[in-house]
Amino acid sequence: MDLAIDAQHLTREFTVRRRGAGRSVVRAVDDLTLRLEHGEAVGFVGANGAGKSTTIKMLTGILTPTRGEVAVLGRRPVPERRHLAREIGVVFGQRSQLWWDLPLQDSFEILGSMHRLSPGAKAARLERLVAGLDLAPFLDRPVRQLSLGQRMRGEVAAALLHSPRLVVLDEPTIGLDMISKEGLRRFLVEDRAERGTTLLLTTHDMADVERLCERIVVVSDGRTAYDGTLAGLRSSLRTPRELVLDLAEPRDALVLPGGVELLAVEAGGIRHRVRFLAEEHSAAALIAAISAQVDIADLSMAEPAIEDLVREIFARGA
Ligand SMILES: Nc1ncnc2c1ncn2[C@@H]1O[C@H](COP(=O)(O)OP(=O)(O)OP(=O)(O)O)[C@@H](O)[C@H]1O
Repeated sequence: MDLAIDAQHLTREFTVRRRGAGRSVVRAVDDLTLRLEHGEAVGFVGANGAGKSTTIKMLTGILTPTRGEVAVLGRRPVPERRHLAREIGVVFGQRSQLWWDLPLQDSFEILGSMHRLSPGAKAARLERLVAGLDLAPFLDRPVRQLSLGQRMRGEVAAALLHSPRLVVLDEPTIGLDMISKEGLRRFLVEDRAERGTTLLLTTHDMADVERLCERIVVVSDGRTAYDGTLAGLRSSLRTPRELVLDLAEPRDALVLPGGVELLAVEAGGIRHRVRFLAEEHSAAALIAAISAQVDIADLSMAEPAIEDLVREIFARGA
């Protein structure tokens, strides 16, 4: 079958020298199989050190696998890296492909020439990217003067300038405020809908996965721990949500619906922390039940972090 990404039994080991302890081998990716059809959008998530970046480096031809087979858009990433670069767009959140001392616009000109885009094609694509990512206010500014959110939008534009068929984004929203995140997500959804690109995205933010991806692959210790829909992951895990309530007046105890667990009463009865399962209670009904008893001054809710979901997968031995 013709796949956008076809990685089978990928393994990558690093030899590390430990002072006084000789050499040891770290297996960053361990027999990982990852297959994406053309046009699919997949969130590739996992805890720190799970092996996501190493996998992406193997897919994009930066690292050679120790073992396993990999084809990306039908090409072998390392020997055919130059060819592949014309068809894929990559953003590594921590690294830049822009020229720091030049105005943002100049980076696009250089990249356009590197990709041998015709002046007409470059102008049309840039117009779309500038409008979609709202780049106009800072196109003339040197990249080093841009805020993180502005730079990241510039990075995404740089990666998408040559209209790649496959887009690989490593932590594209890290450190961005909510408005920048939403703007970036909206554009990525639109661009994908227009061009039918394949998307592989690593992130620590579940909202990125929810907005951008139909499928989620969870990696843990270099191996696939889950591969399916995000809804399927959440419902199969029954992860608890935590609600923190600050009351207008102190109370020793609240009457909680069955199955809702009291975690703590703090600040002399003002702050109450409770835990519940999303499958058993809706947050709205729970808040309504509590506000029928007391005045709530403030509240916040914590969703399970990706790290918690990953831990849960292993706790149940999946
Ligand atoms: N060049 C290297 N030399 C030695 N060990 C490495 C090297 N690169 C990665 N590792 C190790 O491989 C493991 C996987 O790292 P990787 O960067 O792929 O994880 P990650 O899932 O991308 O993590 P993060 O979310 O923190 O970016 C880690 O234990 C890391 O320390």
